[in-house]
Amino acid sequence: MLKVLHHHVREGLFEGIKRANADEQVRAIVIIGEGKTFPCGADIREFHTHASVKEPVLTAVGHTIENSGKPVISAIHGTALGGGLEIALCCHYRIASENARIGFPEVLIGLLPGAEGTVRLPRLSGLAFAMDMIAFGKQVNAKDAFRHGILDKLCNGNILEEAKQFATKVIGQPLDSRRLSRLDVKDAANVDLLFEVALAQVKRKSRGQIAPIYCLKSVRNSVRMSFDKAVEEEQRLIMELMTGYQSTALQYSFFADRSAPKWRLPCGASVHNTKPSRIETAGVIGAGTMGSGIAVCLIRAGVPVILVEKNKKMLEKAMKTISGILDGSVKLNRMTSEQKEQCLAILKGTSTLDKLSNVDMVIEAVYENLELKREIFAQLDKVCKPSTLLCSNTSTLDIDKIASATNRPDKVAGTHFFAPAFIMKLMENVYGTKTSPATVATVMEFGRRLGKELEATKEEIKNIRLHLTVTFCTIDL
Ligand SMILES: CC(C)(COP(=O)(O)OP(=O)(O)OC[C@H]1O[C@@H](n2cnc3c(N)ncnc32)[C@H](O)[C@@H]1OP(=O)(O)O)[C@@H](O)C(=O)NCCC(=O)NCCSC(=O)CC(=O)CCCCCCCCCCCCC(=O)O
Ligand SMILES: NC(=O)C1=CN([C@@H]2O[C@H](COP(=O)(O)OP(=O)(O)OC[C@H]3O[C@@H](n4cnc5c(N)ncnc54)[C@H](O)[C@@H]3O)[C@@H](O)[C@H]2O)C=CC1
Repeated sequence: MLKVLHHHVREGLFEGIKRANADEQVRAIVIIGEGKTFPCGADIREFHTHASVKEPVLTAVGHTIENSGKPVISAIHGTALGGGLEIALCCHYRIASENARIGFPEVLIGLLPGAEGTVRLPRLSGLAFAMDMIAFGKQVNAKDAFRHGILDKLCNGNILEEAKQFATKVIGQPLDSRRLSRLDVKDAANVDLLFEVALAQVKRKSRGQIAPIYCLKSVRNSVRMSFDKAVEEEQRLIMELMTGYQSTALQYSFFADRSAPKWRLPCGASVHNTKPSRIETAGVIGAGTMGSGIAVCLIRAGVPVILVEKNKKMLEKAMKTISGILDGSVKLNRMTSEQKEQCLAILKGTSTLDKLSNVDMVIEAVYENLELKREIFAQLDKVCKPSTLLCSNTSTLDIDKIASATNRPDKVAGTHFFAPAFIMKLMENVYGTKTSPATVATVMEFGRRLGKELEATKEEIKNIRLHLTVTFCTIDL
């Protein structure tokens, strides 16, 4: 089972260290995760609940560990991430299995390692490595961590036995030099240069995101300020991030990303018992903001698209826009010029729906008008082959009302992309009362193929969902 630092785990650790310190028989303390891994961080589900701030908080646990008069050794196997690694950094020694991994993935959920991680790691690994790990959320393997001084020993046998042996060797050794809060930061003289280089990288790779910049600032503070002051500032920065829309959206996305592949409908159909059909070709109707963006997503994934737009000028404009978006990708080295040409070669523009007779799926993105959409779906029902899935990008309209304009409501679903569709990762797939499990399976699989983070939503709760997902629209990735 995955181990996270719920309140009761923090409490257990805190009480355990206190008990061990009070017990005369105990001469050294080993912290090890039961089962497959060391903790992989704070419990993200606990954030914004009382449990996240209930004592002992993670920093209090860390202080008890670091201030222990007996050597505390963390024995890491599996992954030590986030708050798990912060606990390890409070220990006097760290040993790890050769195949263990460590990291600070907080930035990926819009946060920073806010239990003193940004202030402790640079004291051990040096600034450059710490900036890289913290601002990019990179995980490193045990060998790399050992090379950078984060680990004291690599183990290839039974980690607990090796930890006990290690402990016997360090009993009685002075602990002050092992307490990171008492040490200086390595390569501190280069702080400004390292900060500027890392900041330029962050701005390029994580455009528009606040957390990576805060991560760097907090690591820089570890040099510019005393330990205590830097920690205080770290707290201020994490609270700002924690209450901001970016971290809310990224945390939502973290769970959506994991739950979507496990989708299950109330009727019992699920990803495990429903086979998706393969979408080889698609039609997109409406070449406005969304239709153009959706077409880009599809052709980038190698799906040939017929783009239907009734207004010829709009169609011409959309073709230029699409080409420009792909040029942008070439400039950013995300695709080659040849790949761009391949994408454009599988995009055809037209003004009439009858060209869609043979496509496997249609995504409609015309104005948000129920009558217009119903009219289009009724026509599509006549024009398209019986197996074609008919999907709408509607933000607010009832899928059932759109589906009832056709004789195939089982093959109608909402495929709700977010603007700009070629950047935003979220895709909300909405199923109506009559949408078949096979249709849900196919649109979910299709979204996965486009590289989207998916959400399968029932029509009735779509509007509530929208309230939750609206934050995604404002992230500039
Ligand atoms: C660990 C992984 C690498 C494992 O990967 P894998 O094996 O592929 O499994 P998954 O499918 O990813 O996960 C399995 C299962 O576990 C769930 N899960 C994973 N990690 C977490 C987690 N950290 N918390 C909760 N749940 C988790 C996952 O969702 C799956 O379950 P399912 O969804 O039911 O299927 C991989 O999972 C991974 O990389 N995990 C992320 C690890 C991570 O991000 N760790 C960092 C967490 S943040 C952290 O540690 C914080 C800190 O550094 C310190 C913060 C200080 C605290 C500040 C106090 C907060 C105060 C809040 C006040 C708010 C103010 C107000 O508004 O009131
Ligand atoms: N703009 C946004 O941020 C988002 C919009 N949506 C939804 O996506 C849909 C499209 O929105 P936008 O792209 O913003 O609209 P838009 O106004 O930019 O584009 C709509 C296009 O549809 C074309 N069109 C209208 N009737 C047509 C027909 N019968 N046949 C072919 N083309 C036709 C119009 O000429 C226009 O080019 C709407 O349902 C909207 O609610 C969903 C998510 C975000």
